[in-house]
This record gives sequence, C-alpha cells and structure tokens, in this order.
Amino acid sequence: MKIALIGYGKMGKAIEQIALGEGHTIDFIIKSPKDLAHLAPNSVDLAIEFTQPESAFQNLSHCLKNQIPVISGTTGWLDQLTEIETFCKEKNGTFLYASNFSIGVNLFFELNKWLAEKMAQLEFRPAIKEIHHTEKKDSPSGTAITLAEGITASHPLLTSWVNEESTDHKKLGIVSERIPNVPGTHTVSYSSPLESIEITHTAHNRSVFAQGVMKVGEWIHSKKGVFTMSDFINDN
Ligand SMILES: NC(=O)C1=CN([C@@H]2O[C@H](COP(=O)(O)OP(=O)(O)OC[C@H]3O[C@@H](n4cnc5c(N)ncnc54)[C@H](O)[C@@H]3O)[C@@H](O)[C@H]2O)C=CC1
Ligand SMILES: O=C(O)C1=N[C@H](C(=O)O)C[C@H](O)C1
Repeated sequence: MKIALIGYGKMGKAIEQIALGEGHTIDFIIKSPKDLAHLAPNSVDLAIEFTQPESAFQNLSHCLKNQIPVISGTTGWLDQLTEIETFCKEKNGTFLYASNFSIGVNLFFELNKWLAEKMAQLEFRPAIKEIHHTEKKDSPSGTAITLAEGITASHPLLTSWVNEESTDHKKLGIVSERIPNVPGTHTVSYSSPLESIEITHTAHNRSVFAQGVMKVGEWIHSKKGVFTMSDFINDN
C-alpha cells in the first residue's frame, strides 16, 4: 500500500517501522496543517492519523473530502466523532476510529462488557485505573473511556464517569496516573467488602498498537463505509 502518515510523533514513527517491514511505502509524512494539501485524490491508498485532539477533525475531514481512506487512533476528540462519521457516509468514504488498536485490548473490551452484564445485579463496585507516560495530552485515556462506556451501558445505577476516584454510586471513577515511559496500562476492578476482581491489560511496547493499525489498514483500505474494531475482529 501507498501510505500517508498524518502525525510523525511516537506512534507515526512506530507505524512507519512496521509498515516498511511489511513492504508498504510511506509516500507522505504530514507534520502540520499546511502539508495536508499534498494529500490529493488517489495520492495514497490509505492515510493513518495519529496527532493530537485539536487536529484530528481537520485532518480527517481533509482525507474524506479527497476520497482517501483514513484510520485514526488520536484520542480526546470524541465530541466530533459523530460529525466525521456522518461526513464519511455523505462522501461515500472509508473511515475507522479506534481508541486502541491492540488486538488484546479489543478482546479486553469484549470481556469487560460481558463481565459488566454479569456484575450488573451484584453488590460489586466497579472502578477503572489507567497509567500512561507523562507526555500524554488527554486524560482519561481513550481506552479508559471505551471501558467506562462498556460498563455504564449495562450497570443499573451508574449513569456517567468522572476522572477521579468516585464515592458517588451513580458515577464510575476513572483514576489516571502519569509515569515516565509507560506505553499504556488499563485495569478494571470490581470490589465488594469481602472480595475483589481485577483485569489488567499492559502494553509492553508501542509496536502492539502499530501492528494492529497495519492489520486494520490492510483490511479496510479497499472497503467503503464507517467501520469499528468489532467489524474488523468479527471479519478476521
Ligand atoms: N488508538 C491507539 O491505539 C493509540 C492512540 N494513541 C493516541 O495517538 C495520538 C498520538 O500519540 P503519540 O504519537 O504518542 O503522540 P506524539 O505527541 O508523540 O505525536 C503526535 C504528533 O502529531 C503532530 N501533530 C500535531 N498536530 C498535527 C497536525 N495538525 N498535522 C500533523 N501532525 C500534527 C505533533 O507534532 C506530534 O509530532 C494521541 O492522541 C494518543 O492518545 C497513542 C497510542 C495508541
Ligand atoms: O497516548 C497513548 O500513548 C495511548 N493512547 C491511547 C488511549 O488514550 O487510550 C491508547 C494507548 O493506551 C496509548
């Protein structure tokens, strides 16, 4: 595939390494909004967007306007996701957003929803903790938000989440910790006075996200529509 990388930070570089190793070419590296003009129709087979919350919407709109299939892993811009998905459908384009491209985390999402349903009627209190590197701009992590949505959807009392420890029985607490060089650790726990359960996913290296991105990229680039990681996993 001919690939455009939008964003050339930690993830852009990790994806470049995996993509080149798999025989793809990196035809454009977009480092700022002024470089976007290079991405004209048919310039690449796929654009991969990992930037920052303030930039994702403009980058993705540009790709969709120019009929370039695009996948995004940028977190912290979910308030504009529906608008991008609608725009993709209007343009008959190709788009996938995932808060986390690790296949292990996406299985964790399934397990999380299953466990939340089982726990719904029991006297356990759920909580989420995420740990990331100190350069991370958003908090809580996109992955923690996906986990929280998976729990609140089936819990009879919890209606929303807060980014702190919660003593309010209607609010799910997400605690965020920042420690140098941690690629991403997420824990969902359920506690009662007599027992507790914890499920943790630990990313040992950013390559786990980059490998997921390339698998999804190969699968999606010749399809049309708005897709999710569940679509990818169910089709593979
Ligand atoms: N979905 C997933 O699996 C993963 C998502 N992420 C998310 O990806 C995003 C990027 O993460 P990192 O690469 O670690 O961050 P980073 O800070 O190392 O890199 C971001 C890069 O984007 C560049 N950038 C900012 N605005 C831009 C624009 N308008 N056009 C082009 N480049 C622009 C910055 O200069 C920087 O080089 C974050 O939102 C992070 O949360 C990170 C890892 C995995
Ligand atoms: O910023 C990161 O590094 C990560 N961001 C994603 C998130 O916000 O969940 C995915 C992963 O945890 C790494």
